Amino acid sequence: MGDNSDNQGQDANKGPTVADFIPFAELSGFLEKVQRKQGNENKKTLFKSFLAKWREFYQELKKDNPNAIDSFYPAMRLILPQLERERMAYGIKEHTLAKLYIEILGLAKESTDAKKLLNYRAPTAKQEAGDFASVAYFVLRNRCPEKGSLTIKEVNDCLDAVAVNNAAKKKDVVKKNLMHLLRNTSAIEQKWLIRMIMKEMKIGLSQTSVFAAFHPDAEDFFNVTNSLAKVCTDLADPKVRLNDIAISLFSPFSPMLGMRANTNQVERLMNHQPFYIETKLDGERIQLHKNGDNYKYFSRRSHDYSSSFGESPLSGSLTPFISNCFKSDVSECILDGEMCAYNTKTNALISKGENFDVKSLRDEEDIQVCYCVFDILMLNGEKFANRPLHERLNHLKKVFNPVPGRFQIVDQKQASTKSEVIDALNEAIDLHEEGIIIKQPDSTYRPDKRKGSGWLKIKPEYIDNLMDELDLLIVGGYFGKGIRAQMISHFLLAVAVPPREGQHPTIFQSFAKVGSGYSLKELYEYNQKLAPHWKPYDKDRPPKFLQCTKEKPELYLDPSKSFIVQIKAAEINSSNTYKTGCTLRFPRLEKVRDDKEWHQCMTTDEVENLREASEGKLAGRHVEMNEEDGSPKKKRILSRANRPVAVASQFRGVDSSEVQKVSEVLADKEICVINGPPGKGKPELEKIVIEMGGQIVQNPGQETLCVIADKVNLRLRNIIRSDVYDVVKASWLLECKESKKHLPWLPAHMIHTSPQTKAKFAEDYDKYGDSFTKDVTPEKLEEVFQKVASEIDQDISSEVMAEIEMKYFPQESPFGLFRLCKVYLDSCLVISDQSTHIKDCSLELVALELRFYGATTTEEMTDDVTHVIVDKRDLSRVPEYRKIGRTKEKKFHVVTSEWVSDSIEAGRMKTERLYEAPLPKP
Ligand SMILES: Nc1ncnc2c1ncn2[C@@H]1O[C@H](COP(=O)(O)OP(=O)(O)OP(=O)(O)O)[C@@H](O)[C@H]1O
Ligand SMILES: [Mg+2]
Ligand SMILES: [Mg+2]
Repeated sequence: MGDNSDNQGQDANKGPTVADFIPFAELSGFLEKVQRKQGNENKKTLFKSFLAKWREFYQELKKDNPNAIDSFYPAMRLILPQLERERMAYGIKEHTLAKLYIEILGLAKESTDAKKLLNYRAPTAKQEAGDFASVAYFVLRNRCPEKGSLTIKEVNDCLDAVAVNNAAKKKDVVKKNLMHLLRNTSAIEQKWLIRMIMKEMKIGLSQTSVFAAFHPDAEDFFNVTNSLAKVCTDLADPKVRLNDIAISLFSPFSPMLGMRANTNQVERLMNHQPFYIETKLDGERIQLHKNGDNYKYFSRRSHDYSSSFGESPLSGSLTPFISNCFKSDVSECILDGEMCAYNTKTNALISKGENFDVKSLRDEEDIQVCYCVFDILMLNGEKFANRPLHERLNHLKKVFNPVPGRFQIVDQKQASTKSEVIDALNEAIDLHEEGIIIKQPDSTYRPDKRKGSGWLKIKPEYIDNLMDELDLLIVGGYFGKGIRAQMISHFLLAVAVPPREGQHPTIFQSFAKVGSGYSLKELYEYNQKLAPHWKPYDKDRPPKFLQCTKEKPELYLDPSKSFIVQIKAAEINSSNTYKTGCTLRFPRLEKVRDDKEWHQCMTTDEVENLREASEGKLAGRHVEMNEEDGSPKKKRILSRANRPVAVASQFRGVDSSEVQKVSEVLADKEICVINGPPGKGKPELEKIVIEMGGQIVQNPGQETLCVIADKVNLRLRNIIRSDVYDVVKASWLLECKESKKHLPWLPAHMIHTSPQTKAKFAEDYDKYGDSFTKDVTPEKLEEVFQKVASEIDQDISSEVMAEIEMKYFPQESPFGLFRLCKVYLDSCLVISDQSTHIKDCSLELVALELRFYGATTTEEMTDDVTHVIVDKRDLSRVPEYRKIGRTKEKKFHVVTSEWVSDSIEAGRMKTERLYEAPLPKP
């Protein structure tokens, strides 16, 4: 391999691989065929036969070399170069290659071929414009060796060298490596090499198809590991399925999880097929591994709790009570289920509530440990992870004889419609349960998988709350003011970018800032815990692990020194202030999750899920609530925004090739035109942009300067809501054209001002658009006054109050405790009829307290009521409230007045579920 000798040869201790022998020409030929073949299936077939040959070759190789290595990886990374993670960037653009070719081939700078290479973007009759690889092919055709001499391994080694030397900034060596590649390959090979380097293959065969042909679990596994190498080695045998690999006796696996969903999504996510509904039990996820008299229990995070629950029939809080329940023919098994607490007095499972730990429960008083099993992964050596759920459940029934209160099997209800789901969810609320789990009968067991796995978790949605608690990591801090001065009073919270399988996350994205939900005493504790670890945050040299956008902390700390907090919030909203692109509205810190480790915090994927599942809330807080099927208004907004747009030609962008550029006023500025004033429609405006040297896009992106519009339509409203782009009136563009200058935006030009531009304006104008430096005209003054007037019109809502409180008085004002609650008190014999008011009702006092601590009380059961408070001595109207609640998609809480007093005492809103009013005893 000539000048590349240091990359050559096999490692002494490794055997030969197939890639050592297969010429790169072979791979190129295959790619050429795939590109030419029409139809995805045909392309796939070609790939399969290439793969089959590779595997055959390996079998042959192994005969002579028992330690030959079987991996398709060297080829896979060249077929799917866009998924390359091991090799660093090449740092090579088309232009670099063009110059290199000109040099190697000794082309005159002015020759047609040299020009072709340098101006590869210009369209010609023969080939696709802008495709450097095919331009290069035509130039090289008659100038290269007929046949290349490199193997796949040699090409990979050489590319490695390019990447390494590029990173080391050794330009000369990079050039030498490239020369070596170019001199020893044919024109066709170079075409493919270029595409590999540019990481764009253009063969019309998707990664999904390649993965599917390679191994049924390849794509999933890649999504978990992000490693083509691992996919190729671990899944080398297409017959060995991933799920079974992960599960074996006495070694814990990450259990399968449910994806968050709402009732509207169920039918679609279950492919309109029947499904099972199970109760979401409120205990702790535990897997049991049994071999004869040896028992092991592992938590969701693979911690070993065998010593608590019992390693043998003679020890622990559970094993002694269940070991004799197994059927006689069962020697080995792995079960999956929820470890719960059971009250022997009431004969019911109890909710783990706020602070409860089954793991340390000893058989005492009326409470005992009860294992509720809902899955089986192995029985007497036979693994079931790849069997459908209904089959697993059949096996489960043959494993043990259930004992109520100790060792139970979770029941399934069969269902197929949304309304059955709603009924089940309402029932769960009545029983004070956390929610329900929906399972697809055909689903296989996917360890550690949430999305698209076939299990859904649905929790009731309450008007004032997001449907779930979020476990977020504290990554930054802010100094306090007032009585919280000297302390870190606010925290920056982050989520993890999902790490490779088996590894801890290393990158975190900022997601929200929290400043309330804790008492001064608790804050003091957090401060003590974190004090030794804070480091000042330097904006110019931010820590690598933490990705921020606008919001930056004053202090930060290493994730491993931090802890997870459980956050409850009202909404999740789009926002470019945080790296996740969204953030929480009204976040409250509920508790520190001592039971979770720093690396077990929520991930960006889960944020995405949550966003999807709670989409409805983005359309506005007080949406109509009729809702068997979601209000029609809301639906339309959402579906339009999400629909891939297939638009009539007049709405598409103008064809830029037909417009002559006349100036450079908007040189290289990217602009998105939505609509224009009458007489100057979208095409005309787009033409103007191009004439002035700008570029048009149909959807605003990162590089977009601004969005131009005249009328606010649905689409524009969505853009405005994202609060990322400046939306500028078309008049600005016309003024620019007129004056032949790139004019600055004035407040009067703006339909919507991005936070960035707002900040800029703030330096020059007051918030009504009056300039600090320029003289005002009569028209301008009128405009300014109109803005002032429209602001005064508005009442301050409790929501705005809450926002102000959260921002400025997070702790100093406990009087905002119930600020977002709209409360109806059960003080009338007939609901909402004040003429039937109960005299001297005990709830009068409660109402005063509620208002004192910020709540709004109402005399009528309106749709926006968040809480109904009842006296536990009079539960007679509870069934009626429940009935009202059942019809609503977003629920209200029906709680006893203890919720109010306990919350005030704790200085935070307590979890309502534990105070939910029971139905009256018949
Ligand atoms: N019938 C059931 N089938 C599957 N999982 C269930 C079932 N009932 C309860 N679960 C529990 O639900 C969990 C998944 O829900 P989720 O991701 O919301 O976790 P969680 O219970 O809120 O966890 P944590 O208590 O740690 O916050 C599972 O890990 C399991 O413990
Ligand atoms: Mg739980
Ligand atoms: Mg949880």
